[in-house]
Amino acid sequence: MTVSVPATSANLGPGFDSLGLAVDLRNVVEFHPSKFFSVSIKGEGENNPRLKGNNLFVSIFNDHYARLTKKTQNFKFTFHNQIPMSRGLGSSSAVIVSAIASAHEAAGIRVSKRRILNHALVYESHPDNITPAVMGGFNAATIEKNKVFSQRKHLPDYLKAVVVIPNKQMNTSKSRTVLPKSYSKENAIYNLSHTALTVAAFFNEDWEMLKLAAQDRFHQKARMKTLPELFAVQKVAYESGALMSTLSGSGSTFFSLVYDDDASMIANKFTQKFPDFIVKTLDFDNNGLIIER
Ligand SMILES: Nc1ncnc2c1ncn2[C@@H]1O[C@H](COP(=O)(O)OP(=O)(O)O)[C@@H](O)[C@H]1O
Ligand SMILES: N[C@@H](CCOP(=O)(O)O)C(=O)O
Repeated sequence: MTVSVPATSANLGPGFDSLGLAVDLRNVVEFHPSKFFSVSIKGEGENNPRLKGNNLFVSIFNDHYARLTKKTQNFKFTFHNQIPMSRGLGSSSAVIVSAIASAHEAAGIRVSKRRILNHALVYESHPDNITPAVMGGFNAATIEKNKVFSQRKHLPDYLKAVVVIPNKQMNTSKSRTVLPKSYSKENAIYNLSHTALTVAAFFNEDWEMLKLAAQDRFHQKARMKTLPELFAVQKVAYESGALMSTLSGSGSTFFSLVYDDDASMIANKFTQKFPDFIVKTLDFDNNGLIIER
């Protein structure tokens, strides 16, 4: 059995805890019942012995497998990880979604994506990563009565994501503690209106509107101050013609949405100006969670 989940870029500027999209960078897990439990990790985390023991995927998988089957069973897990951890590309969401989907698959229980999404909400209180991780594409999401309600837009293949990934981890839950506890009416209205315009621009495919729409007063500045080079990344992005350029999730990755014709020029600019950072040009993902039986 094989399950894969894409990386995600959440917030997208003003859409704090609500907007997110998926990119073609995936974590893949292969697993089958085995006499003995074993974990093999390739890619991100392969040199991290902690992940062999205290593994978020394994603990969530085991909880759901036991709930679904009322029994325990050893499995052999082989992880092929492409999503860097604690870099604002939704690695924790990818693991949560993958573990829940894999447990249902291992238990032989077919379940809808929507149901997997609502299970994932138990582990991650904000829906802006888990929703695109499950559904793919661009998503606007909210929570009512412990359920995710969302709308999805397919992203065209003439757009690309150029992500700049610093070698600095930013733990999401920790970085949420430095955000303001409240916002002025002016700033609340600013983010409300810019989020609405960002969503409308995505659904109307008015990509030129995104530069103005995708601006934030809730979270980006406070987080970017912990790595000031990110202000320079955003400046270079817009000077080079990016359609939008925002902190990816809680960071440290910076996400830029560009026309595919501009992607290599913009990526090269980033590589030249920020040689210590990893730069990746990615297709958008419209599939989300994939289960291969
Ligand atoms: N491939 C993985 N396997 C196991 N656990 C993972 C994996 N990727 C992420 N995690 C868990 O998620 C944590 C990172 O979560 P978080 O800080 O929210 O990062 P991100 O911004 O990537 O979502 C890691 O410290 C680890 O506990
Ligand atoms: N809305 C969340 C998004 C976190 O995304 P991640 O990829 O950093 O986990 C937040 O801004 O805290």
